Amino acid sequence: MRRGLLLILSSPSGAGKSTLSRRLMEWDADIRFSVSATTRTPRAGEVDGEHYHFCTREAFQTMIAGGQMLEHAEVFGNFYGSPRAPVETAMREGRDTLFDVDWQGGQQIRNSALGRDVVSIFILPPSIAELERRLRGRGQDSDEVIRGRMDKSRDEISHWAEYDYVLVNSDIDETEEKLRAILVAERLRRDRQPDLTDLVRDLNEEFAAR
Ligand SMILES: Nc1ncnc2c1ncn2[C@@H]1O[C@H](COP(=O)(O)OP(=O)(O)OP(=O)(O)O)[C@@H](O)[C@H]1O
Ligand SMILES: Nc1nc2c(ncn2[C@@H]2O[C@H](COP(=O)(O)O)[C@@H](O)[C@H]2O)c(=O)[nH]1
Repeated sequence: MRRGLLLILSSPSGAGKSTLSRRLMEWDADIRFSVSATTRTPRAGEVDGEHYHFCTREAFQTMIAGGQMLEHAEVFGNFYGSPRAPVETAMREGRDTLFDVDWQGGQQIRNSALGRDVVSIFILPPSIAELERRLRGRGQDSDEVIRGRMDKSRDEISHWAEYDYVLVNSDIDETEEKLRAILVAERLRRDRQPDLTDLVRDLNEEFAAR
């Protein structure tokens, strides 16, 4: 039975993870997005259950205590975590799951029992000035929040080498194309294994019968 891949996207805030996730899922509707739980307040236009499961700190702690989180971390003063159950369901169904998580989440998923199915991708901005332009251009966060996120970007970027792939998101169309290519290649690698095992067994049986 085919197992689903766990595709992890990380980057400093504003480098383009959400944009790329949306595009990748438009390209392949079979990919499941891991909807995180968060204690942050919703931005304009964000829908509960679609972009995030918005919850209180108490509800978040209860989920952690109940073992319901595959990973969790404090990011920019709020808690974020990936619910475990939908990921396990998708894997059983052979569907790939896409995570938009920070480096702490990436590390925890990689080190979990599901780690062998992880494909991790780090997105770099072409420059720090462009990163700030994107955060400001998004028009969703206050000046203070943007400054906090810019301050943290150096720390997030310092984890780039822990990832399987690193993409510089200069042109969004080109980055999306590379992301698709990674997914196509990684799916081939996953799907190849059982076929080869069967083929080699057949070859050995053929040798034995000669
Ligand atoms: N290659 C690109 N060129 C120009 N603008 C881009 C590019 N990629 C993304 N953007 C824009 O940059 C802004 C930030 O992108 P996005 O929200 O996808 O970042 P993010 O990494 O998901 O941020 P966060 O971690 O805060 O959720 C958005 O307005 C998006 O349209
Ligand atoms: N470790 C986790 N990090 C997460 C999760 N969901 C989102 N994130 C990261 O938080 C920041 C901020 O996100 P924003 O929506 O407030 O801009 C960003 O780096 C996300 O990747 C999660 O479940 N776990």
